[in-house]
Amino acid sequence: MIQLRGIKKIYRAPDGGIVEALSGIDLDIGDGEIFGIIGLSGAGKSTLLRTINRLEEPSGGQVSIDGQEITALDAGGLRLARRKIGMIFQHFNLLASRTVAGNVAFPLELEGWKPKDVKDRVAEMLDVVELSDKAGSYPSQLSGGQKQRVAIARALANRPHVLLSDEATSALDPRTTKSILSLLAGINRLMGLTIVVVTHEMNVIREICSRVAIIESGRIVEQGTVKDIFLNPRSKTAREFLAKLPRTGYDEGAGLPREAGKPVAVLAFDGSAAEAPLISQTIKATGADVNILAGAIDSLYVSRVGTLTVQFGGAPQVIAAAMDMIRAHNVKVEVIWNG
Ligand SMILES: Nc1ncnc2c1ncn2[C@@H]1O[C@H](COP(=O)(O)OP(=O)(O)OP(=O)(O)O)[C@@H](O)[C@H]1O
Repeated sequence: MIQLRGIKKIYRAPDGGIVEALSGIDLDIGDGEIFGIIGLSGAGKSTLLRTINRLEEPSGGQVSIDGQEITALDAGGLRLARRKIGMIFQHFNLLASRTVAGNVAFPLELEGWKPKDVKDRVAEMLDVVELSDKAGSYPSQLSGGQKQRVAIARALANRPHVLLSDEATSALDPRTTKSILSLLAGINRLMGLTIVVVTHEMNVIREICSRVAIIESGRIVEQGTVKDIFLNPRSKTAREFLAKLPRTGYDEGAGLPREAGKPVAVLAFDGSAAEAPLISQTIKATGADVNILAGAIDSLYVSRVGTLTVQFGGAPQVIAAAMDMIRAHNVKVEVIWNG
């Protein structure tokens, strides 16, 4: 379990001014969880992530991992604690002068592993990331996705309990991003590793996270299960991120038909309701017109959620009855236009 309490970070600018990058962050991340931290550029995501292993020294607050207070450790204690915390970065941070195998071996050599154990563990890790055939290649001979696989193998070589991922897929194309995310999800299942993912892309959260915190100007403005955030985003930032996904339903009415007496609503439902032929039942039972304008089903890491944007037609009491019937099936009805 990772616990952050009242984490603050103040940077001092060269001109003497100060930047409050983190303004008191409280967060609990469970064992074996893939937890996402999402925010716009400059929100403080990377700073927050880097306080967990004290790559960035917090100006205030406490970080604990498995009951050990990381923020109370001296340099020697911190060095030991960091063995249990792997990290991967946007630009991979591989050693150009070392081969793939040499990169994965590096942290083990630093820890004084025996050469034979290093060799075995490197072979095992390259197998996990499916790069056994590249053991003798140099980073410059690899694609971005392959470089990130090497970085993952290196980060996990000495069996950490926690993996911190700082925009690890931001430099990769969508297909490679998917393959790296599915590798991380597989490793999470295989090794029970806790993964903390910093990203500015909601699709990363959708693909692998079970819970997410949304950070804005150094504060958490919303957190919850990914399913909750998809079904019921409360903060403006969450809504903006959802609107950027290649899906519809949270566009706040832009470009939708605006006809008097025909309200437009977004229906948000979870996996079970998504299976029911609710719309046709509602039309039959109430006599309302329900015109589907757009729809999307999101497959989340742990479940599925969907949204439908619909236009209602009919007498006002008929429309009200149709909305009530839909709500009675645990579907959220958010009217986004009513004129
Ligand atoms: N070393 C530093 N010195 C001064 N200010 C800094 C430093 N590092 C970060 N900041 C400032 O702290 C704030 C948070 O930065 P941070 O890099 O954590 O944001 P971020 O959400 O990760 O953004 P991005 O997605 O662009 O990396 C920003 O205002 C940034 O300019």
